[in-house]
Amino acid sequence: MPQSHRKTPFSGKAKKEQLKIKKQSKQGFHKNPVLLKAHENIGEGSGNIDKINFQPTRDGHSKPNRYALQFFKESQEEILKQKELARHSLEPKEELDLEIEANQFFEKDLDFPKRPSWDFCLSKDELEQQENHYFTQYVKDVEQKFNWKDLSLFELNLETWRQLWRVLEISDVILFIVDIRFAAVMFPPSLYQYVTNTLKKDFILVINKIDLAPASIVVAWKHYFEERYPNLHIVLFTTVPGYNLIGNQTNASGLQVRRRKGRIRMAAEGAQQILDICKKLVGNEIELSSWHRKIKEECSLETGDSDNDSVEVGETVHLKNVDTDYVQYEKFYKGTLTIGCIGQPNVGKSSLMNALMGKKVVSVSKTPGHTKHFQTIFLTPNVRLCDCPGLVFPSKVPKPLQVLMGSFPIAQLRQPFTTVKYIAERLDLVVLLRIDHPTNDDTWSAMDVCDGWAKKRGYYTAKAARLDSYRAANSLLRMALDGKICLCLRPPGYSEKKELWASHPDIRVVEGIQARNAEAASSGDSHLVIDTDSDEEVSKKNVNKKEKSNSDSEDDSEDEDDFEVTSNKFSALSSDM
Ligand SMILES: Nc1nc2c(ncn2[C@@H]2O[C@H](COP(=O)(O)OP(=O)(O)OP(=O)(O)O)[C@@H](O)[C@H]2O)c(=O)[nH]1
Repeated sequence: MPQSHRKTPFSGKAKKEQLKIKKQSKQGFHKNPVLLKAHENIGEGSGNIDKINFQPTRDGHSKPNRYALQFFKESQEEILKQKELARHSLEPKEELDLEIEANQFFEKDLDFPKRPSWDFCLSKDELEQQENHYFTQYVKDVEQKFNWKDLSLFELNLETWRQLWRVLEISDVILFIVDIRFAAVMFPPSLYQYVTNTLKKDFILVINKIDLAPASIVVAWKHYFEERYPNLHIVLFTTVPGYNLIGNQTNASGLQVRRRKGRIRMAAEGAQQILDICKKLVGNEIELSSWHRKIKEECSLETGDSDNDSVEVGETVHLKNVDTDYVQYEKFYKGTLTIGCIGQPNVGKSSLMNALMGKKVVSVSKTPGHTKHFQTIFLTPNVRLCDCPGLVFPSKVPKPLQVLMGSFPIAQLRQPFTTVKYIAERLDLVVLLRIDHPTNDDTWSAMDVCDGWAKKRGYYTAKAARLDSYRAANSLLRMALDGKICLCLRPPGYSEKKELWASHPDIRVVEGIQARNAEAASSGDSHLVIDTDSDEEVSKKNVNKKEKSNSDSEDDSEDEDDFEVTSNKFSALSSDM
């Protein structure tokens, strides 16, 4: 045996140390000095910190967890209490309960961390120290002003905030992206104030995923933002417009399923809206004709009218990670327009960048928090996009809603049942999923819904062959995240003005982008799109897979770039609740 393969004897102390490291890496636990420093100063009531997506560290040099998400976590006692509540009968809510006013979640005193002032006289270490100190103080202040239990889970990793600071600093225009289903809940007014008043930069709000909402709700949200935030430029967007889909297909259960066809195409209408706004903002200072030609070319490809005047700008893709060093902001640096894409996790920032490019340039995932480090891409030689990691801003958004928004990864939830309860009290899951009561009772609890779904899908635990409620709950939550089960919040007063929004002139614009007609949007075919397979086929498949399943595990295979979308998922909402 070669010398290098021979085992060297271990001292008891070294062995102990090795076991400790092994245990930590198994638990996915690694201490972040910045956060722990802040956390040491936080009182007892704040509980521990959940470190999300942590990777084991193998050597002392690399820092795989530098940008890992961190949140405060609930105690074991709280988890047990929540599980117990999920066994109580559901208390269905009114349609009015889906109407929300953002002020209830974003209190004036609840600001987000901002980079403390700095100058070039400070060394890099001094700057870092200053920021560590600032962030520690920030967390302490939040704790003093608010009860942690009233607060949502929010980003506690200073490194992630540094990414935001850097993107805000280098960008000329800020593109803030929200998911239409939770539009106002994802939009922190403090960021709007900071960008427009303090930084004095232009702010574009992209209301994304409008394919997931009825056109009337999209129009209502657009007007909500216009009224409250006069300096916003609003764009209605979907990265999966109708022409990117294969038309309606009906599966064996009569459910409708549509899939994205072929390669990623540019979302031309949305791209054109953003270009039009940027043109107004930059005036004569930047020449944006190459961007215009790029969109025109894509449109002519769509209509089959392509001429030989092809534009090569799409080939100038330049993707690079940028560090968070300090650079003095210079407007239109080297004649380039820099657009910073910011938003909460999972709102579709990376998809939007791909849709603007007309091809895949950044990876997209169903797992929130996928983008860890911001990247820049040249859309054209003089238009640069910056993709910032998803950021969870401090707010009072309830945790179940945060899970549905994608602010917290489902796979890392300590118990998924509270969120299922939240959905089941707002959408009739029993009807939508077409499930039977697991014990043939009349009243339903969230746990019954999960068990009903487990039975239907053939989810059983490996050891005892019991219904795997945990796996069923996770499956339901992933369907909600993807929009297959579509819970869509509405602006205040929506129900009262529903007719007005439905006949508003903007409806045509929205439907144009959605590329679907009013009939489809308002028809009563409130099927829930479950899968391309029939329920029986799925059930059979899962029974075959039974051996692999166990009660604590979940099928967490979250396929990247799975573009399955549905044609009518929101119609469940249009029925009166
Ligand atoms: N229905 C629908 N789904 C979308 C749209 N845009 C993005 N998605 C889906 O939303 C999920 C998240 O998309 P990403 O582009 O990775 O989102 P992100 O904001 O970059 O996410 P982070 O990496 O967490 O910051 C993916 O499953 C996308 O396919 C859209 O317009 N409509």
